[in-house]
Amino acid sequence: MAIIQSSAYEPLTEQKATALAVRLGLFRDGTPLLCREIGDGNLNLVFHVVDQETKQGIIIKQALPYAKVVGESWPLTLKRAVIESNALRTFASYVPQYVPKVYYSDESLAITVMEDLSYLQIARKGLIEGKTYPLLSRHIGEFIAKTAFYTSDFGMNQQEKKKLAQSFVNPELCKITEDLVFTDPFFDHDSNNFEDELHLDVETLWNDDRLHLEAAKLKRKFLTEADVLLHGDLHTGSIFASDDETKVIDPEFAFYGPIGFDLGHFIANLLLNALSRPESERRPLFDHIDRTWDVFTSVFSELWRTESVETYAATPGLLDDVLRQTFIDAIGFAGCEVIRRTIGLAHVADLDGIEQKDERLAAKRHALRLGRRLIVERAELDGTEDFRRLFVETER
Ligand SMILES: Nc1ncnc2c1ncn2[C@@H]1O[C@H](COP(=O)(O)OP(=O)(O)O)[C@@H](O)[C@H]1O
Ligand SMILES: CSC[C@H]1O[C@H](OP(=O)(O)O)[C@H](O)[C@@H]1O
Repeated sequence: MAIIQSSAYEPLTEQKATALAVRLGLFRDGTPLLCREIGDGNLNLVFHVVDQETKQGIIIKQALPYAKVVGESWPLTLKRAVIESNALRTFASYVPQYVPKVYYSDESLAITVMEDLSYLQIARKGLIEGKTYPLLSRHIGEFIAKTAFYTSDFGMNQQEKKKLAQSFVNPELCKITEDLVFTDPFFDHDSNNFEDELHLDVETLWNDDRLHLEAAKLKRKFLTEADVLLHGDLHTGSIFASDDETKVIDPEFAFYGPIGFDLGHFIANLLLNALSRPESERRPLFDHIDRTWDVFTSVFSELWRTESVETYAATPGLLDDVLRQTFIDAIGFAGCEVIRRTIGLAHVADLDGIEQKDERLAAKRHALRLGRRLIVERAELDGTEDFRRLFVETER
């Protein structure tokens, strides 16, 4: 690959992204290239550059110095691009099959050049279309188990872990989650966004002291527990999938946090999809929740038993305690994600895309009841079958 001088930051255009791809030597000389900006996320630019003859492509993702969804009034660190490329590389060292290859990154331009995954589909889109992705939960359960174990004090040298954690200190992106997931939706805050018809339901949440206490405990965990390297925003819009393959993208929120967080986020987004479906079509989502947890626990337990670097790993009862606490936390984090995707700043197409207003409002009220119970009753759930029970009990 060609070595290029790193340049001062400027937002790329389609033309400049093409020129960069050529300078990087990622395409044959003189080949006709087509570039389109395809970013549909909340934060960044994403350029798809394709060789018109071979149809081979690459992706150039660039951070903007602000949050795209809001505009320049919300400045945001460009460092998130470095976090993202480093997280993809770190994950690739444990689970290369589940992340795009990173070809190049440049801190000053805030870019990550990576494998083009457009032969797959964003899982959220596919799930909304009714696809089931039979291997999705097996793959994500393994992705979370391996990345969590190998970046923890049980899976790597404990001094190296502290250095790795330092390199993933990500205060600005964590603050977004602290505000948008754990705080604003539970108070009357300007960033919230919901239909007028939901006002009474939302006010009930804002006045719920028990819910506030439990959400506060979960936020405290997120703020204080530097347990494992997390993706930090593992929703179904950050996953490309097909029937055989799964790839996780967009880890710009990566940081060292509580082990149950990615699990909770993923489970929440399966629940959000289930909330948008008629009863007869929900089963694949609950099966995915069961399998995510089963695969996570079996892979994580096997690694703990066979590869742990910590003397206490063999202490009877410790692994069970870690798994139980992880389960409880994941349920609580899932509840926060379900609530914030319903009434907070950043919504999901699963719920917002329900065309009939009455059905959409009913699904959102259901989401609020379900999210609340996941948070306040999380320690009482015995296993993943309880997700089904709570889902049914909160339907009306
Ligand atoms: N490696 C990739 N291959 C193909 N398309 C991609 C790739 N990465 C991102 N995209 C496209 O760009 C969109 C936004 O990417 P994402 O990383 O989620 O951005 P943001 O950080 O702004 O949320 C994705 O939904 C997908 O359509
Ligand atoms: C202003 S950021 C809102 C929201 O967007 C992020 O998601 P994504 O980058 O996948 O679009 C993240 O979930 C933030 O909470």
